[in-house]
Amino acid sequence: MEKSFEEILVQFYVDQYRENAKRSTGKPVKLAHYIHRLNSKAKSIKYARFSKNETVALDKLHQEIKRLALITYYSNNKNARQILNREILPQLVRVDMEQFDEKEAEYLTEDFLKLLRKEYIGAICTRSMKALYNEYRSKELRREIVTLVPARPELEFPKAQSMKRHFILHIGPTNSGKTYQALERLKLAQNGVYLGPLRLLALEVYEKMNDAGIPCTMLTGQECLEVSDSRITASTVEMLDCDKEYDIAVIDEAQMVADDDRGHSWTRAILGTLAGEIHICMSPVAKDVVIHLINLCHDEYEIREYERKTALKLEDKPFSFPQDVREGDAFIVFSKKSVLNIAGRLEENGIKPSVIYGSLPPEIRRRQMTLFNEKKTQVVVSTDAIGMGLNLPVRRIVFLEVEKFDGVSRRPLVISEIKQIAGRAGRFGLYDTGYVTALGQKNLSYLKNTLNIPEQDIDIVSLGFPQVLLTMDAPLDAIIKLWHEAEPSAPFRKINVDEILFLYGYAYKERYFIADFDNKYLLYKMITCPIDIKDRELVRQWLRYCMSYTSDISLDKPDKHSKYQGLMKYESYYKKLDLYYQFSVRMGKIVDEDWLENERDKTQAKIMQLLSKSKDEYIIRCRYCGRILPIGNSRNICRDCYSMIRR
Ligand SMILES: Nc1ncnc2c1ncn2[C@@H]1O[C@H](COP(=O)(O)OP(=O)(O)OP(=O)(O)O)[C@@H](O)[C@H]1O
Repeated sequence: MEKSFEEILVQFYVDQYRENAKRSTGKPVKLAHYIHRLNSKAKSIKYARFSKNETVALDKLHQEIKRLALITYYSNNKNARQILNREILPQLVRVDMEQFDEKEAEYLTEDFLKLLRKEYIGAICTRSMKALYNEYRSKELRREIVTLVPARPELEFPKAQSMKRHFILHIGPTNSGKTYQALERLKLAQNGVYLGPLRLLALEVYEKMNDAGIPCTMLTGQECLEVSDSRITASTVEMLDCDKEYDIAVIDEAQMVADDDRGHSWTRAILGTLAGEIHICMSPVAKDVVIHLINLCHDEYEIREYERKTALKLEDKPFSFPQDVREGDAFIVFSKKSVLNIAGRLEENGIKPSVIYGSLPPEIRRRQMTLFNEKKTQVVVSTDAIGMGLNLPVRRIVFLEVEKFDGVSRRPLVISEIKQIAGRAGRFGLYDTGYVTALGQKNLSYLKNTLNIPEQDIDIVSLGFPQVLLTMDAPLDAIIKLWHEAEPSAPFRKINVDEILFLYGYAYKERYFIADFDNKYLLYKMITCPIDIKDRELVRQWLRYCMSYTSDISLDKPDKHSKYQGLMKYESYYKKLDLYYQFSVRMGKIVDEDWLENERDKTQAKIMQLLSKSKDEYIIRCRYCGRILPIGNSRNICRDCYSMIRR
């Protein structure tokens, strides 16, 4: 009679444990009390249950049995052999098999056992079958990744490789007019594209072009403003269509190529844009790596170097708040809480501020900028969101803080960050000189010292996940992790995959309710939907969409109800509206455009209204006596109350 696979497995275990014992050297032992141990092991293993994550405990069990097997074979006692071969090892097979789900179990074949006999001799005596299977599968998948992903990233874009592209590199510091020159050229395009880092910059290009009588469409992750007979598309860099041909393309702020989270989109744009003429605007630190990428593609390039158009001067005297505040100042802090705190203090002193921070909807950032541009507000308070290419009439940049929390720890600003932000001072055409200062002597000295250090060139190019790997037969998280583990050659570095794995983890828990969880293409689209994962309400809405998007032609409208209060409530709702749009577009759902526009308008109006109200409630005060705390105080308690408590 033919043996069942389980019986074949038991035989495999018996053989492996015996062979292992034969290979070991040992002395014959007296068996009497070992029989007792064998019996009790047989009994305990019969009732043993291991959960899926108890691999260490299971490995330990294999090792214990290895010791018992050794003694058994040395004793050459029939009774002991029977307990081992007929009771203990079959039960070990059972607990091992319980670790496999249906799909994984398909890999357990005689061929797999053959491979274990050859390449993993005796390994089953120290590790569970699941551990061996995992190791084998990882090796296989790594091998498959190597065959699927071209060794050189540029080969992922065969169409661009087959073209002769001419690059014009506009290299210079902030405010030197590089984007201006590239856009002047783009105006002549019949079919051009602008690729920038922010929706606001895409909007600026869209407006500039249409104002100049050049029909231009705006396309970002959040919306599409279609203009008929468009000659130009103004986009965020992530939206680039690598299958579409253009005559002229502009890639802005290309020093972002090194960014951990978004840099791969610049890499993709440089390697994959299908255009005969490509303008790249960037800071001098990115020159070498960008030229390296162009050389990999065997394309030609020319360099145009720019100087700042206005002088930039570091003030000698540190800034004192609020007596030194002047019209045209931009105050830099690094959290929304600090922005509103400073704005509140300015208002208390009769000064009207505009505010800019990352979680404000782009339209509100724009309106806040317009208020400042039109001198309806005298100063602006911003996070480093101000740093990227936004043109504001700033006379002086005042760093109220010189440290920021970067998601992991609080650290001093690095030179490129200081330069990028400081460079905003002294807008061309309005001021001859821009000024920079900092609150307090210590911060000013830090600025002075750091600005004297030469800025390091970028030596990193960020690489994104190659979607060709979605064809592989393995769980998506395993593929992403294995791809991420393999170190690429310099200067490439793989993007951070923590956020998409975080979303995968969320989706995995609800996999039985997600219709297409096994379809890696769709799942990948879902987990790469850009959302703020710190906002748990947003993550919950995302998960609801993952579970329900197949049930109708449109997604459910986002839930207005929120546990957040005030500004945060409306900012979060705005993000939910963005998610409704982005998820719909990704998964081919119909968007209720009129409703969405109306909701966005209402939410923006509400945020504007809240921002125009007194910001007194945001001022950070001592939690005991209510006194306003000095700027930058890290505890929410004043010095007097602190010393009183300590007494
Ligand atoms: N030749 C010019 N004529 C008129 N305006 C100009 C000219 N060059 C630059 N500008 C204006 O100067 C400002 C800064 O220029 P631009 O945005 O091109 O600088 P940039 O070097 O790209 O800086 P960033 O890297 O910060 O974006 C813009 O408002 C732009 O319109």
